[in-house]
Amino acid sequence: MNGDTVLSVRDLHVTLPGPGGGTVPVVRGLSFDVSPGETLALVGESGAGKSLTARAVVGMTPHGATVTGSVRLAGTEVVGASPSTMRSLRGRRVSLIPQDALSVLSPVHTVGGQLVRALRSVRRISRAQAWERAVAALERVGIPDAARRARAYPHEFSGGMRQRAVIAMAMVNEPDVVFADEPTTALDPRMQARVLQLLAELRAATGTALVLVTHDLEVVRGHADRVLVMYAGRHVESGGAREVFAAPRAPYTAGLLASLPTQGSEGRRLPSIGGTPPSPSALPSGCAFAPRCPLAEESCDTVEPEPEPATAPGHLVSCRRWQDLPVPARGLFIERTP
Ligand SMILES: Nc1ncnc2c1ncn2[C@@H]1O[C@H](COP(=O)(O)OP(=O)(O)OP(=O)(O)O)[C@@H](O)[C@H]1O
Repeated sequence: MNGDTVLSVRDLHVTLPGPGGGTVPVVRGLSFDVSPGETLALVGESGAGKSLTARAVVGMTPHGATVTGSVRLAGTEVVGASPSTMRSLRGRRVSLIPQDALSVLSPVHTVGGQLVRALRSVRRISRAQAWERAVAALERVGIPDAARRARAYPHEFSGGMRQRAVIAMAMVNEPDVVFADEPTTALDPRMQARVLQLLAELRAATGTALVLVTHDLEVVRGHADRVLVMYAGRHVESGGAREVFAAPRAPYTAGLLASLPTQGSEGRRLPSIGGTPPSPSALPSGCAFAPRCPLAEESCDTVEPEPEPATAPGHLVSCRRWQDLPVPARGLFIERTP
């Protein structure tokens, strides 16, 4: 790790076993860095490989998955690390709030007891000290009457409180980086806003970096410092959230943004990207987005683009035609809406 990076991912590939003994590439040569205390949003449609990227970083890929490339977490290489190395990194250096967040909580132990166990798995502290910290962690996520509630079982919590308890579990050891995989999908809009606000507050209080994994660009608007857009397991575009939102350079990002509601769009049909992402087992040759891309030219069908610097510092785009993308690009997608 160098001073301004807590996580460094280079040329990450994840493949899963496919039918008939073959393999299916689901993450394909992804590279990115996470700086201390920043919020990075990992964005893309369902199946883009976002969750498997998060799982590769925490060493929790599904059985049979192959991970290659490099994932350096606080100076330690994760790819190929032993289970004991991964146990020592999880919780202390990195943690994951998974998509099925509530499965994190065991139904047979009290919430406080589970936090105590998480705390004592990474540091030598007495049970009493750990209990104190567990109660403080519940207070920090806004659980009222935390000292009493710590003695309750998850089923005695409301849905919203369980969600908060899961966040407390992920944050209790103040890891360098927390991956929150679709932390708001199952929540109503009011709750979504509260959870994002809570994650932002905890990040500010602890200095933990946050990677928000989401298919919903609306969720990241106003919550992310940087954005990394993925498509079919690959990098599409990354950079400062403000720059990417204001002037996306990849047609795919522009299409995602065009489909977001804006002021004055009420009651009007929003543009959308036609078609659906390819299955990882049947990827087209060349750029995987080309079959849906209004700007694609012949060479896009044969050459897979690599990230290259775009206009703003730190802004990378993987598209051979990024310089030809009109500004604004909404019109490209309105025309294609059937
Ligand atoms: N355990 C698994 N077994 C087989 N295939 C899987 C498994 N997990 C993910 N996949 C496949 O890998 C690809 C990438 O999945 P991943 O969950 O990383 O996508 P995602 O971008 O997070 O989308 P979503 O938001 O739908 O989870 C998808 O095609 C998915 O079907």
